Amino acid sequence: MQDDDPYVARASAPQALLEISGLTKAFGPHSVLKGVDLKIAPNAVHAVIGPNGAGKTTLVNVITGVHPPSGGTIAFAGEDVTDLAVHHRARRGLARTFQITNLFGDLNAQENVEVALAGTRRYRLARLDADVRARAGATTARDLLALVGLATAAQVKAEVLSHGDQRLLEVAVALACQPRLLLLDEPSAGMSPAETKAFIDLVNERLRGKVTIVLIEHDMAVVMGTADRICVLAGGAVLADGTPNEIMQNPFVREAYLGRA
Ligand SMILES: Nc1ncnc2c1ncn2[C@@H]1O[C@H](COP(=O)(O)OP(=O)(O)OP(=O)(O)O)[C@@H](O)[C@H]1O
Repeated sequence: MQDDDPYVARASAPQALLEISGLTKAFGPHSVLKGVDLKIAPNAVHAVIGPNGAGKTTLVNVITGVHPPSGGTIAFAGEDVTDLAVHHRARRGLARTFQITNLFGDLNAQENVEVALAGTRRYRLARLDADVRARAGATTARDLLALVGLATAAQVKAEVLSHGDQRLLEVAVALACQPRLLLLDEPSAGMSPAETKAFIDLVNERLRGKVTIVLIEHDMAVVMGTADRICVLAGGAVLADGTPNEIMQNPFVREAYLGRA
């Protein structure tokens, strides 16, 4: 381990919230993830970038349990979750949005969030944990819509919201699950410049410090405008992981990715 590794340098340094070790994933003979090691610190905004087909969405799918890994381990909050089902990981605080919008189109924005809250509350209340019960009751759909900037769209059907507002609604739905880690898969895809700016502000002004974020993103303005750290995935392996400055100056990254972006 290097002395400057922020995860080991100080005795008081926080443990990684998510720690991925030697993660591999093959679809038949097609090896997509080839031994990914990645640590996500609590409260970080950690971007994962890379060329098309690098394996970014597959990584999210394996982290959340949609696909079982072919090898390696995933530890979340110190617990090995490698073999847990999707809903068990979600209950531990892993939530995600999708590359393709995944809302109930004929329900309005508020109803979409209420459906997610109802599921979360039912589970939380069943656990009879006073702390969690209090938190579950504290957040309303309207609070979450206001948080993502959709207060005035509460009664609008999801299917008629603009694409950007649908992505923001997805974030509200994911937040209703009270995640500790939120994985956002290309949230700015299809957003207008104004919507993209609103998304950057949402991350920086209202989400940072409240929830740990893993951001899969192609738009470098969003990445550079929000990320504390950047992981570059290329050909299913981590090419580099560091601060935005380190990544921008890394000659291998520039050659393999940024130079052609
Ligand atoms: N369910 C699957 N079955 C077979 N191959 C798959 C499956 N899912 C992904 N792949 C393959 O894995 C590779 C990586 O895909 P993935 O979607 O993870 O890349 P990505 O980095 O997210 O790309 P993009 O930036 O274009 O979204 C691709 O070659 C893809 O065809």
